[in-house]
Amino acid sequence: MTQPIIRFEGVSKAFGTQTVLRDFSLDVEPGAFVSIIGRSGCGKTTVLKLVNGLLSPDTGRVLIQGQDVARIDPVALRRRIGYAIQNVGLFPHMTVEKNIAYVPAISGMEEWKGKQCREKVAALLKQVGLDPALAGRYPRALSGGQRQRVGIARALAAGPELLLMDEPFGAVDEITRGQLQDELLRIHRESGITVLFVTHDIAEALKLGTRTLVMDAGQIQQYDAPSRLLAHPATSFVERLVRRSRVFQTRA
Ligand SMILES: Nc1ncnc2c1ncn2[C@@H]1O[C@H](COP(=O)(O)OP(=O)(O)OP(=O)(O)O)[C@@H](O)[C@H]1O
Repeated sequence: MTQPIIRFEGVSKAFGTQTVLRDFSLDVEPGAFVSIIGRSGCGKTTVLKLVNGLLSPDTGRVLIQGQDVARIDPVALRRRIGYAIQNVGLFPHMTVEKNIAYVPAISGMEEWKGKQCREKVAALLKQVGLDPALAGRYPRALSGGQRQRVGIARALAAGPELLLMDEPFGAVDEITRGQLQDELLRIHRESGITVLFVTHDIAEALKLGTRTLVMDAGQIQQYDAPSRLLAHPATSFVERLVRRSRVFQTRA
């Protein structure tokens, strides 16, 4: 494999007396779409937060393109990594435009000033399937699905290499969820960005991932193409998980 874009090297992480990750190692190849699934509390969000530096490992290292996350300047890290979470976390007192332009603005990106900023926001809104006319609205005047799309646009704004998504579609109805999934697949195909996507939904994990990471109790049960998960579950845990899925269409 070419140099992994993300590498976990023997990472352990505990909160107090609770060990969440134990000697966790993982390589993610550039351009992969990794769907991460496992029981509540198994450490999925912890994995994402170790990548974007919101948490630090107790032992081991997390590398992005060979660089230790602990040594990357936090502002640069924020530019390189988009983060989208359930319920979005948009700033309520800022318009859609200001929300989307937030990371580029705090990073002082020159091309995000004045008219150019408006053009960039309009292009991003179109990319996530929204009407650019929404740029002047406040989050409270958007539907849940629209807010979710704005959250994705914001995560993509600074042109990151990596997109971390933590159950981003958990709070929307089935139809909107299907549309958001399809748009995300298109964005992934067109941009070649690497995505780590946490979900509780095995059908979603199999539909979206080029690779699926199944975790249990802070350890990797299987890290494989979805079709291999279905055909060759590595553990009884994975077998039970995929047996529950009635969807047999996978991406890879
Ligand atoms: N800051 C923290 N302080 C103490 N415990 C924490 C902290 N963050 C996470 N934990 C604990 O670590 C464990 C793993 O949390 P994490 O959020 O990674 O799980 P998860 O797999 O994403 O769960 P869910 O699917 O419910 O979102 C949980 O038991 C959680 O309570």
